[in-house]
Amino acid sequence: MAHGDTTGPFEKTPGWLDWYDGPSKPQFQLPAGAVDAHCHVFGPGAEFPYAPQRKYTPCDASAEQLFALRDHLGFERNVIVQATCHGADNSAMVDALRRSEGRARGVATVRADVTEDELNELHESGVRGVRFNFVKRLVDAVPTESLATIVEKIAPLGWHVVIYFEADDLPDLYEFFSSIPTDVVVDHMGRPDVTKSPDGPEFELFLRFMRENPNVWTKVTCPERLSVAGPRALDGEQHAYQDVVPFAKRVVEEFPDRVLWGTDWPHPNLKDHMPDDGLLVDFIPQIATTPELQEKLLVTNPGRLYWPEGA
Ligand SMILES: O=C(O)c1cc(C(=O)O)oc(=O)c1
Repeated sequence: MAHGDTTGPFEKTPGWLDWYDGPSKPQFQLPAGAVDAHCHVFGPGAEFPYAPQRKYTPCDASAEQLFALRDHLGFERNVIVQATCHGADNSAMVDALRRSEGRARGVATVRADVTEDELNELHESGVRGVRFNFVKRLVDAVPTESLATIVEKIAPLGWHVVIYFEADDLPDLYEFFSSIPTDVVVDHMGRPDVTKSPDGPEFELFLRFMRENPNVWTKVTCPERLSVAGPRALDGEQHAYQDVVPFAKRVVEEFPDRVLWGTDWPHPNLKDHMPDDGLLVDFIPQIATTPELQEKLLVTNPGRLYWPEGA
């Protein structure tokens, strides 16, 4: 499973867990047209160098490897989200979009001084959103004035804003997030602490945020990241990550038209284990328990956001 200590000319962060080679075939049959709406490419570093300001150096994870996983799991399309190890240099992600033959859309990271021409070029390659990251271990903070400038620039293109933050930070960010006029997509359910109750004040604030802002969507992703009690999606486990289920299931059932699902391959910065992506797909029917909910989560909703013109 280890892919070596180096990644092109770069040395991986000590303790880095590589993505899982040889994932199983999911038992859960994905509906036709299913979209993996949250995944990344890393490098390869020799071709697309990692950013000087990065907080981690991953193993390589190329577009070809991502598309092989897509086909193996039974997805038809991907949404490739710019990974923080590439900073605001979107070239690896854009290269992957161009190779996908229309089967991938992208979410970019841009700076406030991005030009209209640069945005148009990103749009033409398949980018449909920008990502704002508030997770301190991943990025240095960007002032909200700069983020507001970016929103003004991307709104005319019909793009949305993806936000990644920790549950603890939602109270401070609530007002800014609620002021964003475009669609907003929350990464990984706002990272709830699943040792707390899904009925408690922390998760209730997140649910309130979604209720009060009908333009806010969320990815019900990353049980492998959020789980504390497991069991892990390894060795054929069909009931993995039980502690995450009540959180994700509640969101899917209350907001069936505003949820997305993705693998998060190649799973940056996991510390405990690397999941078998086939078993991760088998997690889906635990949180979207009917064919109708599964169709919305995997096909209709990502289609509306990323392929509104039709597949
Ligand atoms: O929790 C993380 O470490 C993480 C990192 C990144 C990234 O570096 O872009 O993206 C994610 O979706 C999750």
